Amino acid sequence: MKKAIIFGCGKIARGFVGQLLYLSDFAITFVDVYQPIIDKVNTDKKYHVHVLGDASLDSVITGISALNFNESQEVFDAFKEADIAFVSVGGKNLINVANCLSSIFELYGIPKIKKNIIVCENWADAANTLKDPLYKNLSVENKDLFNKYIGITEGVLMRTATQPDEKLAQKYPLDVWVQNYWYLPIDRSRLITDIPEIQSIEALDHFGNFLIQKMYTNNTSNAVIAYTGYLLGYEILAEAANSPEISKILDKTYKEINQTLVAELGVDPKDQEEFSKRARKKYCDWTIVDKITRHAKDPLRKLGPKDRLIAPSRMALKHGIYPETLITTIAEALFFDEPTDESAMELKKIRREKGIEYVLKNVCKLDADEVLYQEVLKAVERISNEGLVKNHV
Ligand SMILES: NC(=O)C1=CN([C@@H]2O[C@H](COP(=O)(O)OP(=O)(O)OC[C@H]3O[C@@H](n4cnc5c(N)ncnc54)[C@H](O)[C@@H]3O)[C@@H](O)[C@H]2O)C=CC1
Ligand SMILES: O=P(O)(O)OC[C@H]1O[C@](O)(CO)[C@@H](O)[C@@H]1O
Repeated sequence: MKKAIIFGCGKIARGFVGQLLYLSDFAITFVDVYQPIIDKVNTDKKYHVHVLGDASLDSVITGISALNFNESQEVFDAFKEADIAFVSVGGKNLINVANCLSSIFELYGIPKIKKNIIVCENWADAANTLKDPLYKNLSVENKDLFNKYIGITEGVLMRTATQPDEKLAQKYPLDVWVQNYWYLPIDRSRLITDIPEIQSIEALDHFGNFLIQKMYTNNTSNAVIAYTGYLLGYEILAEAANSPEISKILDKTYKEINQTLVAELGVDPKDQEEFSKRARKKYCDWTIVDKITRHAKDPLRKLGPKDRLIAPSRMALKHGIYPETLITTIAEALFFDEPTDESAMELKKIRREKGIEYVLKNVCKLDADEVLYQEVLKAVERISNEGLVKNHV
C-alpha cells in the first residue's frame, strides 16, 4: 500500500485530500496541532465523507492514523516513508508548519528520497509561503539536500468542505460533508519528481496564475456573498447568493472580476467568463448547505493586502476598472462582528478603539493617499447612511 502524510487534519485534509488518497489506495498519516482531533482519529480509525447531493459517492475512510507535530521523531519517520505529502492548515499557519518542518529536518536530516509536498490553501503564493521560511532555517548542508530531494508545489482547491451544524459536529467530529467536486489541479513546474497516481489530481504544465485566478474569482465573489449576506441577515450561503438583492450585486461583481483578471493576468476572456459562471453556480447550489459565518470567518486575514478583496480591487483600479461591489464588500467586511469568530471580535475591538482608518492602514495595508482608501471610506459612509451596519457598530 502506498503512503501519504497530510499536515493538517481539518475539513479539506480529511474531506478532500483524504478522500482522494483513500480512493487511490493510500494509507494516510495526519499531522495536526489540535490533540482532540488526533486522539479521535487514532481511536476511531475511520470517518465518513458525505458527498452532498449524491450519497452513492460517499466514502468511509480507513487506513488512517494521526500524530501531533511535537512527536518529531514519528513525524520524521512518517514523512520519510510517505510517497507524497500534503499541507492544508490555513494559509496563515504555513509559517508554523515551515518552522516545525525545518526543526525536524535539522534534528533528523533530510531523507534522501525525492518527495513532493503539495500545499493546499486559499493563499496567494502558497507554495513559497511554506518554502521560503522552511529553507531559510536550514543549515547549508540541509539546504543542498533540500534542493535535491524536496519539491514544494501548490494546488487549487475548488471543493467546498462545509461546516456542519453543531449537533452533527459533536456527534460525528471526524465526518465531513463535501461538495460533489473532485478535480484537484497542481503546478507541475515545481515538482521534484513525478507524483504517484491519485484519483482526480492532475499536474498541469501551464498552471501559471491558476491559484490567483481561482482566489480572485471564487473567493472574491464568495466574500461578496458572505459579507453582504451577513449584514442582510442571511444564515446560509446559497440563500444569500440566490436572493434578489445579492443576485443583482453578483451580476456586477463577476463583471468587475472578469475585466480585472483579463487585464491583469492576460487570461482568455471567454475562459474567465466560464470560470466565473462555475464559481457563481457553486455558491448558488442549494445542495451545499453551509453557513455564512464560515465563509466570512477570519476577516483580519480576508482584509489583508494579498487576500481576496484588497488585492483584486487594487488591480482593478490600476487597470482603470472601478470595482464598485468589491469596494462595498471591503466596507461591509469591516463590520463583520460574528461573536463566535475570534478574528471578527479582534477586528471589532480595533475598529472601535482605533477607528476605521487605522484598520485600513494597518490591516489592509492601504495608504491614506491611494484611491482605494478614499473609496472604501466613502463606501463605509454610504452603508452607514443606508442603515446596513446599524446593529454592528
Ligand atoms: N473548507 C473549505 O471549503 C475550503 C477550504 N480551503 C482552504 O483550505 C485550507 C484548510 O481549510 P479547512 O480544512 O476548511 O480548515 P480547518 O479549520 O477545518 O482545518 C485546519 C486544520 O489545520 C490544523 N492546523 C492549524 N495549524 C497547524 C499546524 N501548524 N500544523 C498542523 N496542523 C495545523 C488545525 O488544527 C485544523 O485541524 C484553508 O487555507 C482554506 O482557506 C479551500 C477551499 C475550500
Ligand atoms: O477560509 P476560506 O479561505 O474562505 O476558505 C474556504 C472557502 O473556499 C471556498 O471553497 C471557495 O473556493 C469556499 O467554498 C470556502 O468558503
